[in-house]
Amino acid sequence: MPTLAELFSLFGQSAPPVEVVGITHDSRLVQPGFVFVAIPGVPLPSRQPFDGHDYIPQAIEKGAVAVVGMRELNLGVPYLRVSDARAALADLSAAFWGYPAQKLKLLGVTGSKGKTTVAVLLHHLLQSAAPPVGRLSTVGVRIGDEELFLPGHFTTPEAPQVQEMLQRFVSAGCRQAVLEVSSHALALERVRGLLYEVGIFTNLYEDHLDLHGSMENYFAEKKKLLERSRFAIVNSDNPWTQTLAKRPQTWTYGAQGDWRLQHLVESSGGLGFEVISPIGSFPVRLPMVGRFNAENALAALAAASRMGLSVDQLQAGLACFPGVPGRMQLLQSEPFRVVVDFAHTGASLEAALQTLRPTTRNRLVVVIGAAGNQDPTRRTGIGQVAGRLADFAVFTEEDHRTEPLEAILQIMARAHGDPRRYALVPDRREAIRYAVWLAQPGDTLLFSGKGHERTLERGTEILPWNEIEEVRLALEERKTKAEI
Ligand SMILES: CC(=O)N[C@H]1[C@@H](OP(=O)(O)OP(=O)(O)OC[C@H]2O[C@@H](n3ccc(=O)[nH]c3=O)[C@H](O)[C@@H]2O)O[C@H](CO)[C@@H](O)[C@@H]1O[C@H](C)C(=O)N[C@@H](C)C(=O)N[C@H](CCC(=O)O)C(=O)O
Repeated sequence: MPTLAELFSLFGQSAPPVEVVGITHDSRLVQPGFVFVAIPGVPLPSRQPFDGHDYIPQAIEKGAVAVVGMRELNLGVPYLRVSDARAALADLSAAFWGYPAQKLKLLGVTGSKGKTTVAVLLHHLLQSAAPPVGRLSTVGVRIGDEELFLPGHFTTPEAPQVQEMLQRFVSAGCRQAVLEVSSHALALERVRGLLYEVGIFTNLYEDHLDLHGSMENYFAEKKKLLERSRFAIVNSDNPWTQTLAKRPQTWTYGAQGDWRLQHLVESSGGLGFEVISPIGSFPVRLPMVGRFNAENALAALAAASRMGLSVDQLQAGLACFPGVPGRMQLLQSEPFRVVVDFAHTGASLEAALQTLRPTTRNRLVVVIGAAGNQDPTRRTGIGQVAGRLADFAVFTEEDHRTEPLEAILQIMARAHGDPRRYALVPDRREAIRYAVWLAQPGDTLLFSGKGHERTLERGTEILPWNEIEEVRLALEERKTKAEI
């Protein structure tokens, strides 16, 4: 572990050679021996930011050995004044963890849509060919086959966590790591100092304008990923990303791209298509739901090929892809299809049901709830969409928190409108079993809303939850009982 003297010397400041045991920007996480970096929060229309400088006394009380900040201050512990505290947080974190990125080939994925799928798929391809490979993404951290969930719901966490994870990848023997990089991460210096072997930019759509102010600023932040990449892979179909196609050291993917596809066939078991690429043409099978995933697969294939994977390795890796945790994740396709998804609004449920309908041979059944202490119009939206697009709906709990569950279920039921085609099963575990026992050959069961989340908020309790595990258990139970 570096000393305070070593860390402060990066900024040309002397300090005593005391041992530093951690770096954080959050006073609540300070432990004895930590350096606390005080950051002024980002003002957003929706929230009043905090200012880390207000929490310096708390950090010192908890044992911080030094403080970094942006104001002129006189403290009882060594203090480093910097002009950009977020940049300093990233630089200090990288130094504290021994610059782990230098020992890894990084592959960064950014874009408004599809980046989680591309990152998870790319990690799977690389991991199948040359394990272990690290992954940092919205759906959790992967160190080879080991899964880790960080606190908070970040796509890309703050710099201390990013650097710590990179160090864990290195310690576990990884030589490559896939990072899902959000525009927040690029704008707020969470990934400062990282250089990528390959950078993928999937597309740009209107989003996060509260932080970025304009599409031009949003694009400029995302583009930074490619500026820090030796090789770029960009979508040729999106109006924003296609402007980057002419860069040197770039492959495009999409309808007119260097990587494109033809003869796409979608069945209940997934997708099949032919890839046309600079490394040749070859057929692939991908056990994923949704035609749009063929395009995500092209991006991942291009990046994996750039890292040296052969056509055989690409085909084999794609064919055994277990899916993105909790995102249209296909758990089985026969005798009835089972899909777990995160859709928890009327609009996202509509998209999920429309995606599943064409490949559903029999009934389309959805199990879904609506959260409490949140926008109540969601309940109506979900109920209406389920009534219109599913053959049968099981309405159940979904983080109702302190609101009465029965009232939420009644609103969804009323919005649905046809009591012959829905059931109310308040306990989510029971609702899952109910649907599994209801299923007939050719049906599709969609378990929607929880996806990869690991908690279920019931009243004031926060229970551990794993939707995929629960659904698998129910399937197992039905299979065992059917065999008896
Ligand atoms: C806009 C944005 O990204 N904000 C992030 C930013 O907030 P902020 O700078 O305004 O910080 P703040 O909460 O006002 O606090 C200021 C400072 O005081 C500190 N503090 C605060 C309270 C306290 O008791 N003690 C203390 O030390 C905080 O740790 C922080 O360092 O820094 C905070 C501390 O790291 C983050 O928690 C916060 O993420 C917020 C919660 C968030 O929701 N971010 C999401 C939107 C996000 O980052 N999303 C992206 C993109 C997702 C996507 O692709 O769609 C992601 O990568 O996940």
